[in-house]
Amino acid sequence: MTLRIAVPNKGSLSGPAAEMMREAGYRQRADGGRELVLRDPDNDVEFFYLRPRDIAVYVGAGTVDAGITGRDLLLDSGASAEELLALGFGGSTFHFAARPGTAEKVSDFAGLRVATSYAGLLRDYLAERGVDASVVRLDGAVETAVQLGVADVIADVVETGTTLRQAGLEILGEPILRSEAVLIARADDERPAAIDLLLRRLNGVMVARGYVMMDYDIRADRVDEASALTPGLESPTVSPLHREGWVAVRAMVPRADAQRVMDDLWAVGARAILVTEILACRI
Ligand SMILES: Nc1ncnc2c1ncn2[C@@H]1O[C@H](COP(=O)(O)OP(=O)(O)OP(=O)(O)O)[C@@H](O)[C@H]1O
Ligand SMILES: O=P(O)(O)OC[C@H]1O[C@H](OP(=O)(O)OP(=O)(O)O)[C@H](O)[C@@H]1O
Ligand SMILES: [Mg+2]
Repeated sequence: MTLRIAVPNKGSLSGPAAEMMREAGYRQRADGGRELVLRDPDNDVEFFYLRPRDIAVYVGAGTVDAGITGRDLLLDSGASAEELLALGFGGSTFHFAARPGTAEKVSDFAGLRVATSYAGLLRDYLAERGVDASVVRLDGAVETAVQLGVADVIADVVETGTTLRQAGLEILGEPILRSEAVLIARADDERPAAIDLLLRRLNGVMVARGYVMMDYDIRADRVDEASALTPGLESPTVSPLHREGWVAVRAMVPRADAQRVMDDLWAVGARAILVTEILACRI
């Protein structure tokens, strides 16, 4: 049966989600494309381009099998969908903010009005902490709610903090949630094999993006020291070299650590240290 996958049609998740699907070998709309449905017969998949806020609802209802949305939107929806994989883009932090002096912490919110476009998420958060504040649900531009007198506090996505500053607001208390784009599927279902395949493909993209391949030569008597620096995902590959007493080592290394690991390898005597891209993988 054809797998139905929902992808954000607009907003900050839309471009990176399509790019990730493309990297995982799926057909996607051309850049700037406006189709709402796209068939990928080679992979037996049908893509539905939907508002990210609606994707968890469709997945929870079982009308699509899987989707990409934000963790915050998934939690806000209350849909019976679960996060299968965090995708490493669309990161955001959800904060309370208010004019200086309004309150110091969440427990001071009793009797206050909190404006947000994530009312479900916020109600759960306040209820878990036993805070009796009223939630004002807005569609966007939430920062203006205080100035316009409909709320005392806001709860919204903060990226650079520019919008908050312009509205004369300050972050208040601890972050409510750290979010990023996630792959979701219906909760408690026996997962179809086709979703496991999608999950493996996207996981392969995550690993290819996050790791590089490192090769180097080292004297055999120092291979344990060097291997400790490059443990790989399971264990490094060690092969004999024609040159007596030397071995070649190959291991995956987190991309962000590559330069530091090369310095440390050099210091223990490794030479001919090479870093190459991983184009795709199944781990
Ligand atoms: N700077 C940001 N502003 C809003 N949402 C962001 C931001 N960065 C990441 N996100 C994430 O994007 C998702 C919201 O996407 P959505 O398309 O609804 O809003 P958007 O990207 O602000 O687009 P728009 O408001 O223009 O429709 C959430 O998961 C949110 O955490
Ligand atoms: O901290 P900053 O870098 O200023 O970014 C955060 C702002 O960006 C988003 O708004 P968006 O532009 O998506 O408008 P919206 O509220 O209408 O969704 C978000 O809702 C905040 O308002
Ligand atoms: Mg927005």
